Amino acid sequence: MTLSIALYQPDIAGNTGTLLRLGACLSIDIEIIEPAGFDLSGRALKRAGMDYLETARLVRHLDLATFEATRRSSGRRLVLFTTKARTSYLDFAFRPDDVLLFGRESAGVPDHVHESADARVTIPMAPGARSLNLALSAAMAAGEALRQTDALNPRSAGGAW
Ligand SMILES: C[S@@+](CC[C@H](N)C(=O)[O-])C[C@H]1O[C@@H](n2cnc3c(N)ncnc32)[C@H](O)[C@@H]1O
Repeated sequence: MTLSIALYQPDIAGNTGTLLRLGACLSIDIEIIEPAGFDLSGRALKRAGMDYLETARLVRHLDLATFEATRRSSGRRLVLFTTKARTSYLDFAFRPDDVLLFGRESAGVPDHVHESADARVTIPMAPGARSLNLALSAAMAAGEALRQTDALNPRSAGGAW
């Protein structure tokens, strides 16, 4: 099983499309916890994801309960990326099958989701900065998790391709 990026009720099609392309290129599943704030078969998503959408590894979950049931049954950890955590993602030891969860662009995740995660980590920012763009934060997170688990190395045993 490989790394997953999970998006909690994403609002902006362009961000999700960008991440579907990332997932297709780096062998990462993109899990969407619905409802999304846009049409998942719409033009904006296709514009951002381009032809990569054909090979994207999209997993759709009807709601949070369905997502959580699937994740728990597979024994994978839920690692929440949030501006409200103290632990830097650089100090966290990722596993190859972790599920990295990101909040919606407008409001992050609700408190109960924050509390139910196995771990909460942050990408340190300059003082006064509010947050990074969703797709960019997920790309930074995936880069670090793949680097730590040697999954970006085509010659390694843990390599994703
Ligand atoms: C645009 S931000 C959400 C901002 C929202 N107003 C809030 O208060 O959470 C969308 C998502 O990107 C991720 N994110 C953005 N900046 C981050 C950071 N510095 N560290 C960790 N996650 C970050 C989080 O998952 C966040 O929920």
